[in-house]
Amino acid sequence: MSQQGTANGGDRPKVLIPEKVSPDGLKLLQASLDVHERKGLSPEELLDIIGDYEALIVRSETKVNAKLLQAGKKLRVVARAGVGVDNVDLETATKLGVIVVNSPQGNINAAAEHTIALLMATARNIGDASVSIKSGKWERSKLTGVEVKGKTLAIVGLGKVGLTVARAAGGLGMNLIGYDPYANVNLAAAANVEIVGTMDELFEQADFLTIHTPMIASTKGMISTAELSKMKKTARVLNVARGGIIDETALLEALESQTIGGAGLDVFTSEPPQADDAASKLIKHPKVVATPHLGASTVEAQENVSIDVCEQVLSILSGQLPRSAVNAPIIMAEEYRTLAPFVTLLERMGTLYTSYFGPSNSAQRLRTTFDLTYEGTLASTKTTQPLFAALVKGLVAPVTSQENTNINIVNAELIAKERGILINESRARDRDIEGREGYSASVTLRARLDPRSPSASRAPRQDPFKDAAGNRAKKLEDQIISGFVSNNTPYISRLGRFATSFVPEGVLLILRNYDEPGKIGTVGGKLGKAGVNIRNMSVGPLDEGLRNNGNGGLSADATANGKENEALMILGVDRQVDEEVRKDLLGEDGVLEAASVTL
Ligand SMILES: NC(=O)c1ccc[n+]([C@@H]2O[C@H](COP(=O)([O-])OP(=O)(O)OC[C@H]3O[C@@H](n4cnc5c(N)ncnc54)[C@H](O)[C@@H]3O)[C@@H](O)[C@H]2O)c1
Ligand SMILES: O=C(O)[C@H](O)COP(=O)(O)O
Repeated sequence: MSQQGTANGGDRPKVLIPEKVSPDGLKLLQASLDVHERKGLSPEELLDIIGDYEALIVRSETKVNAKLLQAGKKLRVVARAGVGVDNVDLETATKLGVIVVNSPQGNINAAAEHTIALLMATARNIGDASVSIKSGKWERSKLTGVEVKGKTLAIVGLGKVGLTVARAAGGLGMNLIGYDPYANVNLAAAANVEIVGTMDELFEQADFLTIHTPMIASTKGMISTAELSKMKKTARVLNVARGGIIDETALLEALESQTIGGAGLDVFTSEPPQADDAASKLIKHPKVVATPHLGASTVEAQENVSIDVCEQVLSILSGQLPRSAVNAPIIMAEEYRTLAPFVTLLERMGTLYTSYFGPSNSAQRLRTTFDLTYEGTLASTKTTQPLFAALVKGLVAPVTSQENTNINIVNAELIAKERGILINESRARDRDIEGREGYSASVTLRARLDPRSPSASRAPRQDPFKDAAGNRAKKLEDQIISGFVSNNTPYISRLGRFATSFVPEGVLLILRNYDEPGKIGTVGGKLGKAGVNIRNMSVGPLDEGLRNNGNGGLSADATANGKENEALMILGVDRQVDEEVRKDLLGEDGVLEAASVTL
């Protein structure tokens, strides 16, 4: 079914699965991706091959650390076929723009049922009894247990697993108390869990105590000697969450000193435990029932999580958004579909800005402040992260040397910050553009003086940066681009001081010239002579709004030369225009600027 090494599909994206993941999900991938199942790789071997893969699917065994993520030059997604992502370095993944997804629901029931299994096993000495009878003994009185009915189960962490355990334990007739500072009190009440005010109340009342929190800084070692010493001598503790939430050395001591009565453990600080560590001693302890991290290991749970994460891998690799990204905002598929053409528009606007208005020196350019205004129906969109990310991606693309810069909703904010780009998003709800010019939403990008720069307190000044043509500074206040989408196609409706309407794609030659007869013919002739084919053309007169300005919106050149009008000429051409041709065009009387941009 899966490849063991080389791809059979040419350029198809590759997915690496170094752990046992159910084939139900993997089948979904095989139609469009190269699926490589490579179990038993050492960390070094994994590091060696990860560079070939676009996606990595893991369970809890693979340590997806910074080194591995950095070596995964093509990686776009790390999928955790399960809930806990404590084996993934989320900070580094975010920085690198690698989306991390998990399956937050798929194995909840399995984990809760396993907790109940350990609850019953510790109550009735099932582990010991099984070992005893297998060794030929018939020990009965020594293995007498306790019933759970009428006993108090204390639950730390009233999330998905915790509350599922509560409902099942309620069915066994247990009294339920719980502690979770962020609990949904209505859900807890519906599961008959009485929320107590302090953890101490839990420790004092518990006959059984079960942990269902994530492993985070605040929960690491949260149950240690002091907490265990507050418990009844007969109390049993269960951990099906993560090793280390209960301090293993403290637990071992508490069992040995008979401070508590027993433990049921599915998870350990180090998995598998090392020979001499506390976990190994706990596993061997007669009062402990232990399983090797089996909470999610049911056929059903493995099918669920596999299908869940494989669907998300497919979404991400095809440019869609996942439903359970751990390090990205959740965006509904429907909402994303509506935004998709604007995502293209914003990316092109960003690239157009940098290529057309930006200075040749990228280091200078990257401290720019922008106002980004969503207008018309776009102003009511709550989710603008994809648009923001697309703009950052577009702005950075022409000046980045890293081919693999992966900018998306995961890391756009971080990258913008790193590059000194400040984008203030706003909504112009009052600007009703419905029915105007056949579109209902538009967006405007406007550069403005960086409030962080010392000169920001002074009056608007001439932007010091040269334009793309390298021959004339464009005023900062003129650096405006507006766009809209019509029939799913992005259009630019304003570029600088000019109103226009062109599709921002391919190679564009943008000329600014005095608006006089004969210009189009001259430019066409020169390009034809240079073997450049013109595919489409649009002209852009001065924006109407500027007409009422003192100088009628004209540039300093036009005013100085007594001209009455100027315009943009935007030519879609079939190839890059040589510098020589561009200079030739600039030499033409009345052509003030000639810039070539590739979108
Ligand atoms: N053993 C397994 O195979 C297995 C399977 C599934 C889940 N898990 C683990 O189970 C745990 C719970 O998973 P979940 O899906 O229920 O997560 P969840 O996010 O739905 O619930 C976790 C709950 O813990 C609470 N919490 C956080 N810090 C707390 C604190 N200091 N004190 C008390 N409560 C706190 C949160 O408010 C939340 O309600 C995770 O660690 C997960 O990795 C293990
Ligand atoms: O966090 C989880 O989903 C569970 O701990 C399951 O881990 P596993 O996939 O390694 O069994």
